[in-house]
Amino acid sequence: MGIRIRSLTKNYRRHRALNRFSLDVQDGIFGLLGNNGAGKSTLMKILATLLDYDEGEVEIFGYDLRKEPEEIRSLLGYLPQDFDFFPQLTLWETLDYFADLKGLEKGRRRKEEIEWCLEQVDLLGHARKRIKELSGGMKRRLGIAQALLGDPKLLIVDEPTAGLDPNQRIAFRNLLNRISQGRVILLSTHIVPDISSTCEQVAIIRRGECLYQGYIDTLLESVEGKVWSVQTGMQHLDELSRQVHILSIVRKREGIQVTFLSDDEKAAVLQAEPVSPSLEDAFVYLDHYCKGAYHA
Ligand SMILES: Nc1ncnc2c1ncn2[C@@H]1O[C@H](COP(=O)(O)OP(=O)(O)OP(=O)(O)O)[C@@H](O)[C@H]1O
Repeated sequence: MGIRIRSLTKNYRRHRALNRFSLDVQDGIFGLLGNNGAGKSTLMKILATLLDYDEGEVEIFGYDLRKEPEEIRSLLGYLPQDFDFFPQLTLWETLDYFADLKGLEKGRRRKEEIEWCLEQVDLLGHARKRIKELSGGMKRRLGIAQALLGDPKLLIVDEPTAGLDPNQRIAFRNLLNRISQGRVILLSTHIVPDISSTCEQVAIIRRGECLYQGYIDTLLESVEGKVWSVQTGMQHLDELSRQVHILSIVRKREGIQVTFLSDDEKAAVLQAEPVSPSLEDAFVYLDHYCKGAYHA
């Protein structure tokens, strides 16, 4: 088992950020999806051994997070949400500095390892560039390179694509897929396509609780029949939005195409057609209609 979490609770003074949160992560890229403030970063910081918690049990590769944090640290790489570097340093100097922090011994092997990390993220050719000359996407890639130092078995990546343009985002997802071989990657985000294009399994978190964990396909199958689409006129939109939960509105030459969540009866009255749900639809469905944990 990669990560085993049971009944994890974390309070910030009176605010409960994680509430009896349980999760099992085995291998490959696992997505953690939740709205802003759901508790993703709190969970990531706890798993990265940077933040203590109030109650619960956490094991990473069989090591107890409270009792054996050193063992866990030696197996993990972490890319925090707000990550920056010293602007005057070159990429090489930056990784050399992180290698010091990780306790990697100076010498030929360390040099080779820095090269390997830069190569993994396609930055070896830029090793002598200064940080201040990098684009946002290159900085994120360098963030992954520092997390890869020491060849960790577990990589924790918190909101890695926020602020990237669509091309950089696609390149970043491909990078994650490339480096996922032989390690567990826990990817946290509120950007649904990041998860649907990289992960087989997902956990959906809302207000510190785990709503769903499991295969994305199973979740989508369970939401089948709840997403509908109808073509209508703009003048009917207000009335429609009072009856159903609208997911999207696309303007067409003949009017508007509205996709919404509904039960069969209402959809039949509206003469709507069923639509195959996307992960985004399933996420909205769970967020709106589920009181407790959802079993697909
Ligand atoms: N240091 C702190 N002190 C008090 N409250 C905090 C602290 N850090 C986070 N919180 C609160 O805990 C909740 C969970 O925050 P967290 O950053 O874990 O969420 P998140 O899912 O990562 O959100 P985002 O996507 O916006 O980063 C939020 O309500 C947040 O305001």
